Amino acid sequence: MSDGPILLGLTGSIGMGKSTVAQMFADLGVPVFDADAEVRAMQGPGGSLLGAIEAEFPGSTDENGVRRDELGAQVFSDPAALARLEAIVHPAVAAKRREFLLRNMDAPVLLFDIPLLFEKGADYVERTVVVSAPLEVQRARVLARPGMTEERFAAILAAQMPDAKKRERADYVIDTGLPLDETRAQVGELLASLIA
Ligand SMILES: CC(C)(COP(=O)(O)OP(=O)(O)OC[C@H]1O[C@@H](n2cnc3c(N)ncnc32)[C@H](O)[C@@H]1O)[C@@H](O)C(=O)NCCC(=O)NCCS
Ligand SMILES: Nc1ncnc2c1ncn2[C@@H]1O[C@H](COP(=O)(O)OP(=O)(O)OP(=O)(O)O)[C@@H](O)[C@H]1O
Repeated sequence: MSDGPILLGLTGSIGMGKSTVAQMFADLGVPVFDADAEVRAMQGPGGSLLGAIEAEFPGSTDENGVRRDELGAQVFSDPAALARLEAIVHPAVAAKRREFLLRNMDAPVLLFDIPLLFEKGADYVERTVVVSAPLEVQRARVLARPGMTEERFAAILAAQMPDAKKRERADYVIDTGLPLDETRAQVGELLASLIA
């Protein structure tokens, strides 16, 4: 009997290239579970969580789904409110994750793209991958995004676990400060070593 897939968690600080590297795994045939995308779908127009969120946070949804700025303003300044939101969202994400796992039991490796992997704990992953680039590369990428300012970047960095600590905790580090094809080669090597 097979032992089932290796469950790999992918994380990294803002702008380090997590989505890009997740896509590289997907290009190599690895099924990817995108926790953020699942949450956004369930919070979007017609999403399954809108009723529960509206009941707990009146006025936080409309015909387009969750009003993200409005709800964010309510929960990010109030830990108890954030905990009430998480109590609605996290069990629903966990259910989606179980469906994903059952659908993909035949794959050798599954990748879970989890922005707050270390901050929130994700005991279902067996090994962790952190994407990391030098601070100056990260800064340049993030500040190139529309609407981003030095102040917002600093605030987001301060709220996340530092990159150095993530690297220390990781089982594997993928260097995203390199040309894309070199990073892609690292992803290929990691995958080959896992499957071997
Ligand atoms: C409150 C919401 C609607 C705000 O959405 P918005 O698009 O404005 O912000 P976004 O999701 O991009 O998050 C903004 C920043 O806050 C951080 N953040 C998001 N959720 C959390 C959380 N539960 N705890 C701590 N930080 C969080 C993100 O890492 C990011 O740095 C949304 O963040 C949400 O529903 N969060 C609770 C659900 C959750 O835990 N999601 C994480 C993936 S499972
Ligand atoms: N070697 C590399 N690896 C990854 N991304 C790279 C690399 N070189 C350049 N980039 C670029 O850096 C950007 C990284 O953005 P991406 O959305 O992948 O980051 P992210 O970590 O998922 O972001 P966030 O956590 O803020 O959502 C992309 O525009 C990507 O093309």
